Amino acid sequence: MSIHKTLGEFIIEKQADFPHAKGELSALLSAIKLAAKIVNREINKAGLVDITGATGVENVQGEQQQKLDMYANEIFKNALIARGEICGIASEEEDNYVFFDNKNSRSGNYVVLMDPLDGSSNIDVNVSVGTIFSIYRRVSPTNGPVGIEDFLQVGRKQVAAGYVIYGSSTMLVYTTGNGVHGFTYDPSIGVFCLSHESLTIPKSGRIYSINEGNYVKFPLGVKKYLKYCQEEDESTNRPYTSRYIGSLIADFHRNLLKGGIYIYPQTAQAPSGKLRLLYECNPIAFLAEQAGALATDGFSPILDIKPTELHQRVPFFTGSPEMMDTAHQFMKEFEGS
Ligand SMILES: O=P(O)(O)OC[C@H]1O[C@](O)(COP(=O)(O)O)[C@@H](O)[C@@H]1O
Ligand SMILES: [Mg+2]
Ligand SMILES: [Mg+2]
Repeated sequence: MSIHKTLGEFIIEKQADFPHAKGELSALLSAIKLAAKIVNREINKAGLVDITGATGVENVQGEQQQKLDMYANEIFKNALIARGEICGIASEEEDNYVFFDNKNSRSGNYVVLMDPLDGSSNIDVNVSVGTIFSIYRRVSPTNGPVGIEDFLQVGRKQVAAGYVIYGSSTMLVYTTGNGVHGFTYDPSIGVFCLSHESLTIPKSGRIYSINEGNYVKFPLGVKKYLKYCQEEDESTNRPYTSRYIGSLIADFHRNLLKGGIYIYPQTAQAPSGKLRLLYECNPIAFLAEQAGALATDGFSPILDIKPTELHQRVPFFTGSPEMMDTAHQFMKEFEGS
C-alpha cells in the first residue's frame, strides 16, 4: 500500500518555488488547510447541525447570506488572523477589506482574498460546494496599515491561489505559479494527501457548462457558440454534452480533469456578469493558465484586468484552449450584438 506524500511535506519540498520563501507559504497554506478541515467536518453533517438555511441578512452583493457562508467566513478569517504572515483579508461576505491591526499581523507581508463558500445555492441540497482563495504580497509598507491598493492588484501578481472542493471527496487544489497540484483529504488520518500532481487540462473536450436558463439574455456570440456545441458533427465530436452543477468550483474542477468549457457571460440585466473578479475569477484564472487552460472575459485574459472595486464582477469564460479559441471566434464575430 503506497503512503501518499502529505500537503505539508509537498509544500516544504517545493519551498524554493515560492519567491521570498522563508516558510511563509507553509504558514499561509497550513492556515487554509486547517480551516478547510473544520469547514469540511461541518459540511459533512450539514443536515444534522444548525448550519443550513439563510441567516436573514443580505451581503454587499445583495444576496441572502447562508449560515454556512458566515460559518466558513469566520473559520477561515480566524485561522488566517492567527498567522503573522497575513496582514489583511477581503471576502465575499465582508463589505470592506479587514485589516488585521495587531502587532503580530502588521508585520505580515501577505493579503488573502476569499470566497469562503462557493456554490451557496447548493449547500442545503447536498451538492458539491467549495472555498476559493487568492494570495498577494502587500504593496503598502510593512508594519503600516493595509490599504485598498493591497487588494486591487492585477491577477498576474498573485503569488498563490487555490480552492477546496467539498464533494464526494474533499480536495485542496493550489498553485504558486509552478504547476497545479491536487490533494485529497483522508479523514481516517486527518491529512490532505497528494493525489493529482501537475494537473493539466485536456486541449479539448466535449463538456460545456453554462446556465442555459438565461439563454434569451445571453450575448449573440454566446448563443451562436451554444448552437455550435449542440450541432451534429461527428468529425468534431459534436454535439457536446451539457453539465452544469451551479457551483463554479465543482464545474471548473470537472472540466479541469475531463476537458470542457465553463461560461458565465454578461447578460442584458447583468452587463458585467455575476462572478466576482478578485476572489472567484482571478484565482481560478491563475490555476487555469497554470494547467494549460485559458481564462478570459470572452475577449481578453482575466489576469490582465486592472481591478477597480473589491466586489466587481466580470464575464467569465474558462476551459480547454481549443474550445476557448472557438468560443472567442464567435464572441469576436458577434461582438456588440
Ligand atoms: O445560479 P446561477 O445564476 O447559475 O449562478 C451559479 C454561480 O453562482 C455561484 O454560486 C456564485 O458563487 P457564490 O455561491 O459564492 O455566491 C457560483 O458558484 C456558480 O457558478
Ligand atoms: Mg462563489
Ligand atoms: Mg460564496
